[in-house]
This record gives sequence, structure tokens and C-alpha cells, in this order.
Amino acid sequence: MHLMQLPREVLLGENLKGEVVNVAKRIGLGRKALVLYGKHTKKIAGREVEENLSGEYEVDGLTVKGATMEEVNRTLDEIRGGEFDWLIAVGGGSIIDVAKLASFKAGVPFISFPTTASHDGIASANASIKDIGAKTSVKAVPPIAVVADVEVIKTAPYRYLAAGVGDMISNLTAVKDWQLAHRIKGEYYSEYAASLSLMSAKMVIKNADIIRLGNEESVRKVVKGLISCGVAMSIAGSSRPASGAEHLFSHALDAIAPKPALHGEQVGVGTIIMAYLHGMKWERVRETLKRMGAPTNAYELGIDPEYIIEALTIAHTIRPERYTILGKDGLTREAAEKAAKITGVI
Ligand SMILES: NC(=O)C1=CN([C@@H]2O[C@H](COP(=O)(O)OP(=O)(O)OC[C@H]3O[C@@H](n4cnc5c(N)ncnc54)[C@H](OP(=O)(O)O)[C@@H]3O)[C@@H](O)[C@H]2O)C=CC1
Ligand SMILES: O=C(CO)COP(=O)(O)O
Ligand SMILES: [Zn+2]
Repeated sequence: MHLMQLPREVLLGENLKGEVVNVAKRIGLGRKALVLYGKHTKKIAGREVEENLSGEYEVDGLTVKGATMEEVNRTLDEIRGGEFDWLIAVGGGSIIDVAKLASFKAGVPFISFPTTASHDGIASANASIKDIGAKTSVKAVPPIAVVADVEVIKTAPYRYLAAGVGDMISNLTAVKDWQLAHRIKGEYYSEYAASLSLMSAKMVIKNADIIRLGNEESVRKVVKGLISCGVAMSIAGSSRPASGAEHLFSHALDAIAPKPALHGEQVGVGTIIMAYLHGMKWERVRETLKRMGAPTNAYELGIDPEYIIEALTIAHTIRPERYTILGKDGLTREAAEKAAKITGVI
């Protein structure tokens, strides 16, 4: 059996902070709601969402510090202790992922209220949580609804939108890796999931000039693409269509770099290198990221080249069951340095 779980409602528009009440009513969610937000996203939209809900529901808020198991367990304790019926995550990828896993473990639904268009976890069913070692996603549940307020998402610095583009462009190499694993390891491959994932990547390349403007239309285009990526992952039953070696590189950077960059920025740079290793048109990937104003090298990521090389050499160890262009043995230091230099990453 192949289970595909998808959100029941997706709202994309303006001034939706108050609309959550109607969404919850339509879906028939219970009386007690827990609003999850981060330190910043509480001020950006979380507090207002909480206030709006309090007219109709019994509401409490919880500030989450990051996508760690500790925070998932703290949220879980809060849900169980307070007997909450549902959650709403107001934030970036980290807050949404904590809500996703906690809601899955507690068996209660959650609404995704993204404050950035920086990642494709907005509507996906998997959660990337840092536990021991590197952070890779695990199966959870998709949000029961996605409420994407363009006005809120537009308040985020442009850098976040460009990161979202990076997370979508990464589908180009992720799908190549998936096809490789299908051919070499006989891994399950879904043509529908792969096509949907590639469509988002191609759409952002095509619409690069509109997205670059960072206006409302740009946000709408990026959010729709990110939601499609989430659906692709749900169809596949894993993050395979949107996460290959470029993501392993980013996960490795998260584990070793003193100050990692945004997820989407790192996977964008990873895509340049992995496209080179695949013999793809890596220059086109770099050009698109450049046009977007997204980082294309170590300096722009704010990460020392030494960490880039190390991340490339350890990336294959992060999720050994996921076969990629890095193979079973990974890159040698020399090969990593060469690939990073040729592509202008270091
Ligand atoms: N599950 C999945 O399928 C996927 C998961 N991911 C995961 O998502 C995470 C990356 O998400 P990302 O959004 O890049 O990063 P974070 O969620 O970690 O957010 C980064 C920072 O941005 C702040 N922020 C959020 N919204 C705004 C805003 N509107 N304006 C200004 N600052 C804002 C956050 O504030 P605050 O401190 O309040 O939180 C935080 O300090 C990673 O953990 C990644 O692994 C990525 C792709 C797919
Ligand atoms: O970031 C993701 C997809 O863009 C999720 O990927 P991981 O499964 O590698 O965490
Ligand atoms: Zn990603």
C-alpha cells in the first residue's frame, strides 16, 4: 500500500491572520488550540494569530527555539498536559517541522502558517529535526491546512525568498540522484513525484526575473512552487524528489560549520556542485541563483572554504541508505576541492 497524505485546504492571499478561525471552523477542529512560534515570528504574526483565535477558541502560545528533538518533546508535553486538540505553527521551516512531528506523535492535526518562503517543508509530510548527529527528515504528517499570508511572507528579508528558490532548484539534482538510485539500487521511483518536483524547479528558472523583484507576485510564485514540492514529497512518501546529495552537503554544513547559512542557500550552492558531478549544466544553476541574488559561493554563504571541502567529503555518511552521485565512498578531499574550485564555490 502506498499512502499519500495531503493538506485539506491551502489558502494563499492577503490578510489571512484572522482567517485561521474560519479555516479551523470549516475543518471542524476542536476547542483547544496551541500556537507555536519562534522568538521573532511571535512578533511578526504569531501573537496576532493567537489573539484572533482567542475570540473563538481556548488558546495558548508556545515559543519554540529550534528544530530539535528536545523542542519536539517539550511541545508534546505541552499538547498532552494541556489536552490541546490542534496546533498552528507560525514561523519558518524549523517551527513548522517541530509542529509537524509533535502533532504526528500526539495524533492531533496542525495548521501551517509560514512566515517565510524559504523552504519546501510548508506543506510536506516529513519533518527535519536535529537529534544526535545530522539533521534529516523523518516521516510525520502533512498540515491539515496551509494558510500562506503573502503580506506576512513579504515582510521577510529578500534573502529568504531567494533561499526558497535554492530549495526548489535543488530538485534538479535530487531527481537525478533518485533516478540513479532507481537504476543502480532498484529503489522505488515515482515518475509523477519526480515530474512535479522538476516542474517547480523549471518554473522558478523561467520566472527568475519576476521572483527577483521580491514583490507580491514573486512571493505567490515561490509559495506555490514550494507547496508543489511538498506535495511531490507526499506522493513519493519521502523527501527523495526534493533532497539528494546537495541536501546531504547542506546537512553536513549544519553539523560542522560554526555559523551555517539558511537551508535553501546551502542547498542552492550544493546543487551547483552536484550538477557538476552529474555532468549537468551547472553553469545554468549558478547563473539562475546569481540572478536571484542567492549565494553561489563560500564567501557569500559566510562559510570558510575549509568547511565546504569537509562537508563535501563527509556528506555521503549522513544518510547512507540514500544513494546519490556521491556513491558509497563519497568524494576524496582532492575531488571535493577540484569540484568546488571548478564551479567557483571556493
Ligand atoms: N520538512 C521538510 O520537508 C523541510 C524542512 N526544511 C527545514 O526547514 C528549516 C529551514 O527553514 P528556514 O525557514 O530557512 O529557517 P528557520 O525556520 O530556522 O528560520 C530562520 C530564522 O528566520 C526567522 N524568521 C522567520 N520568519 C521571518 C520573517 N518573516 N522575517 C524575519 N525573520 C524570520 C526565524 O525566526 P524565529 O527565531 O522566530 O524562528 C529564524 O530566526 C531547516 O531546519 C530545514 O531542514 C527545509 C526544507 C524541507
Ligand atoms: O529539505 C528537504 C527537502 O527540501 C527535506 O530533506 P531532508 O529529508 O534531506 O531533510
Ligand atoms: Zn530542502
